[in-house]
Amino acid sequence: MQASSSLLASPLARFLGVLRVEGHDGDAALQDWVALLKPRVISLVVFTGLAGMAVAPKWPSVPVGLVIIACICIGAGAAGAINMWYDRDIDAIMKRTRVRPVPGGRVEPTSALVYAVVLSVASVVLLWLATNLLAAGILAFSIFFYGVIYTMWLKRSTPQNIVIGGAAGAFPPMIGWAATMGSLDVLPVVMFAIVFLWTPPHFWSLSLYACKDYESAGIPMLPVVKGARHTRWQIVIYTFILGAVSLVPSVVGQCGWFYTVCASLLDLGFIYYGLRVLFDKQDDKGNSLTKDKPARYAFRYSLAYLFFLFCGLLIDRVLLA
Ligand code: HEM
Ligand SMILES: CC(C)=CCC/C(C)=C/CC/C(C)=C/COP(=O)(O)OP(=O)(O)O
Repeated sequence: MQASSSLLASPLARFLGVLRVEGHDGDAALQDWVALLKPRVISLVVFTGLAGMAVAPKWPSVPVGLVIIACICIGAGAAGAINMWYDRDIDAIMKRTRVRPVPGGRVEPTSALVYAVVLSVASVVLLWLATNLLAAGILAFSIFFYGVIYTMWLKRSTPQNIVIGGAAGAFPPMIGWAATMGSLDVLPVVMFAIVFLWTPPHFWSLSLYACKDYESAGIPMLPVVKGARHTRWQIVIYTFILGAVSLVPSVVGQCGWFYTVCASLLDLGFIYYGLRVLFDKQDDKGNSLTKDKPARYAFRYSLAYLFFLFCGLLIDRVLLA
């Protein structure tokens, strides 16, 4: 088993080695340029954009649909690259992020910035040419919101950083819908609200066990400023609010029984994982005595929650309509 995986790994490693870019970014390989786009995070961002596009009453042609998805992917990735360029000082301090291409010294900061700006502009212009100004405008605003408002301002100045900044990651369903329809409606706005309210329990679960990193980098994340106990309560409160808002599509007649069942089950799951975080074994300051096991489960569950919730919506509106 080990032998066969190393057989597979070595051609791949050689292929990536061939693609090394020489010059100032002498040590940068293709994987570093890809890593600047935060590919794992944006995979789910792009999926929410795809969901926004697919649940709209009208579908684009296949080539236009592919361009829409590519533009959301490139735009979201470019925003991630702006974040990695600007945050290179704090990323160099945090264990989780110090190996990233810029603090790792494999990509020059200026190259990362040029790359991010070129991709941002290209994604917005291409989306405008392929679809309409509304979709391109929302994409441009989300890139600005994540790259500038969240990264350069909110992240370093308030523990509510990710609540407000979370709006950036919530726009893709609206972009997908607007690109197809040329306008907005109740459903894409509710999808925005779902991702917006999902972001705090998603991130605060992670921040409970990454708190030391953020503290050492001087970032005022909620557990750093208000402590673990306060953060645990906030996670539970947001899972309840999210649960209520996730059922709005059913209440306003935008979907049927299938979504309602999926959402209800997923909500119960999120509340369960949130309560496990709340009742984790703690010291008198609310710090975990279990290496934050429940918070790690809640973070992982948050990813599954959003993916399956939007799968439920897609199945309900596309296959069962
Ligand atoms: C302000 C809003 C958000 C913050 C602060 C945040 C923060 C984070 C952080 C710090 C990680 C760990 C990633 C890493 O180690 O590089 C993460 C992982 C992740 N986030 Fe978020 N997130 C936010 C919004 C979103 C949104 C809107 C989505 C998708 C819709 C998303 C999807 C993901 C995914 C899929 C992962 C797992 C990546 C992996 O497997 O490595 N996040 N998030
Ligand atoms: C369409 C569009 C522009 C969408 C933007 C999507 C997007 C990338 C949302 C933010 C998700 C994210 C990785 C936040 C990380 O926060 P952080 O930067 O504080 O985390 P870090 O500590 O890992 O750098």
